[in-house]
Amino acid sequence: MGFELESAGLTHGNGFRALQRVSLRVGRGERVAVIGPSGAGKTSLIRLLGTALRPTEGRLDVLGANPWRLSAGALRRLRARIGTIHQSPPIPPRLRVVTAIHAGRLGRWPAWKGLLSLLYPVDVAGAHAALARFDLADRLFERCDRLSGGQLQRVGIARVLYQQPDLILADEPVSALDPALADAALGELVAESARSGASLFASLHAVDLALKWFPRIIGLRGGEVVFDLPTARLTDSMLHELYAAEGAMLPVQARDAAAGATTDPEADAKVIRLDTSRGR
Ligand SMILES: Nc1ncnc2c1ncn2[C@@H]1O[C@H](COP(=O)(O)OP(=O)(O)OP(=O)(O)O)[C@@H](O)[C@H]1O
Repeated sequence: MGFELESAGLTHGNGFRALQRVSLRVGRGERVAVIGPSGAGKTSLIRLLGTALRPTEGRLDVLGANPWRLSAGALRRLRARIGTIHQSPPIPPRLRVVTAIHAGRLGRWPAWKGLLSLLYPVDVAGAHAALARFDLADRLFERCDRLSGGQLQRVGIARVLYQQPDLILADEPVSALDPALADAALGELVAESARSGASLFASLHAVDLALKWFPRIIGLRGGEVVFDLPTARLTDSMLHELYAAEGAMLPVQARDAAAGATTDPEADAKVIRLDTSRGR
């Protein structure tokens, strides 16, 4: 099992109810995208699944365990099996890329190896291979603060793939990438999930990327699940309804790439249906 939520809710410290009555089950190796307008609760949901936040209502199981009933040591071991890709990777700026990649395995390595990796690159070949998947192998010994936002985001993805987690959580993982790189990076994430059997749960701003790469899509709005469907059963009107508060246009990556963007929702619907079958 990847994770299971039963009637889960999350109320933030200021009393704001970011998630309510969320029931979801994602199996081992399953690939699911969550989409929804700004403020829908996508990041809150991913933080809940990553055990950064604790549900204030309902039940959460991650990789077969209720994280909040585990001992401190067991919770640490569970977290080492979850790889979270953040929209802005929390990487100290002066760190070298190779060390940032190695940090992905800190939770799995014995303490001595983790400490050694901070002083001396212990697995250059492994870090090189992870970066090569994102065309960044030549940046291995670069300092992270010398990378562009898009390069840093790809380092964040490479770090999680290097970690080899059982559950990959990705919060807007390609938001800083241009359309071609975003597509390639999602392809790598999907390929890794297929290769390793890790479950992949990603929030995506671009609806067309979600449709292209994921066989199951969850629509979230106002902290509630509006739909949870196989991609093939999603209709354009469901998508437009989900984003109704943001206007007639669906957020799509393809629009940026397509010459002559359109303001016609029907034409946009055609754009997002383009080439959505690969990778699923
Ligand atoms: N720490 C917090 N304290 C209080 N409210 C919060 C906190 N974090 C998020 N929220 C609120 O919870 C709601 C959901 O936020 P969240 O970041 O989960 O949405 P999102 O769907 O990821 O949005 P976006 O697509 O804009 O990133 C928002 O209204 C937000 O203001």
